[in-house]
Amino acid sequence: MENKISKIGVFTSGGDAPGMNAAIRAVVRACTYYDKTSLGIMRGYEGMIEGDVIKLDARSVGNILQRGGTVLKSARSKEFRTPEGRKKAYDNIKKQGIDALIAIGGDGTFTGLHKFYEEFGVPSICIPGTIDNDLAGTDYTIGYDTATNTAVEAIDRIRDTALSHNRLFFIEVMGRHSGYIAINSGIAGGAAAVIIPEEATSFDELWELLEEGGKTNKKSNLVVVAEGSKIGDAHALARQVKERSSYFDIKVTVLGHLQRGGAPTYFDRVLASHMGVGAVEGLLQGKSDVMVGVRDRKIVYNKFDDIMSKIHEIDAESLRIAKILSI
Ligand SMILES: Nc1ncnc2c1ncn2[C@@H]1O[C@H](COP(=O)(O)OP(=O)(O)O)[C@@H](O)[C@H]1O
Ligand SMILES: O=P(O)(O)OC[C@H]1O[C@](O)(COP(=O)(O)O)[C@@H](O)[C@@H]1O
Ligand SMILES: [Mg+2]
Repeated sequence: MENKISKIGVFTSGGDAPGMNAAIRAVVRACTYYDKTSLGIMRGYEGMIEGDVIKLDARSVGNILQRGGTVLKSARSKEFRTPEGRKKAYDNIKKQGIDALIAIGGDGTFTGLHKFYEEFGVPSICIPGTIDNDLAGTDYTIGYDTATNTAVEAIDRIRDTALSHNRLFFIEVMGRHSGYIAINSGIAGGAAAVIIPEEATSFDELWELLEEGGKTNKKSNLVVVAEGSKIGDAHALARQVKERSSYFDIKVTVLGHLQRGGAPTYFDRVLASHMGVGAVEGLLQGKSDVMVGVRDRKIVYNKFDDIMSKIHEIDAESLRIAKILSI
């Protein structure tokens, strides 16, 4: 693979996700394999603006494959949203001799990378790393599998106590605009109902489901609510149910950031490994302004506009299965 690129800068940005370290390792080792230099940019776009860059090589990414978080750290950078901030970042990239970028992050990170590419033409590829699984162009994003497994483990534990006290629990899982974690942890955790932003379940429908459960002698109920719910968060829904009837003994658990931490599952490690190598090979083949993805077990590259014009939809079959099994 011959190409003008010789120094690749890699960074992690936005919400950290388990498996980001495995992706960093894969990028760096693929660079070594193809005889390219790799540099790590610390704290995402913040480090790019401040010139916070470290040397990486095959050995320096040893023993990180199995660790949660990101050794390059992450940030949500306000300054990068401004043209002045991006110009500072470009000047630092030039100073470091970086001639291509690999960003590991979510939709926001890819949007920033696209702007940067349009303004300065630096060849760049995004690796989807976010627990939300909210990017089209890949079946799964890095971190989603681990986060969902963590949510399922938490739901199982809540089920034990819910059943012991005949209680109704509202369990809030992460997903800013996405119901992926909610729908699949709901199916795997046996939820009585799942509330996601993509589907217009009304409060009355939820109420009916809970009442039906009561009539058929359901002793406890678990309702999984995605953070981005359009009919209120877990606390608001619990309040509404309390206002309508004192029949239910209600508790609320917000799982929050514990879903972001922990060792990545085998699935996320393998996905990250494929995508990391795929990103380097994509750059060396001359691809740019694309996101690397894995669809039907094959590496694919999709342009920014193709990805961002689509929503990563939850398949109708998952919604149907969740409903049938919640009887
Ligand atoms: N429209 C934008 N223009 C420039 N930079 C952006 C834009 N949107 C996001 N970014 C940059 O990408 C970073 C990460 O995006 P964010 O939405 O926080 O997380 P994620 O990448 O996980 O979705 C932001 O903090 C910001 O620096
Ligand atoms: O950690 P923060 O900054 O509070 O952000 C929380 C958000 O980050 C996420 O965990 C991941 O979202 P991103 O991938 O867009 O960063 C969301 O599910 C959640 O809404
Ligand atoms: Mg995002």
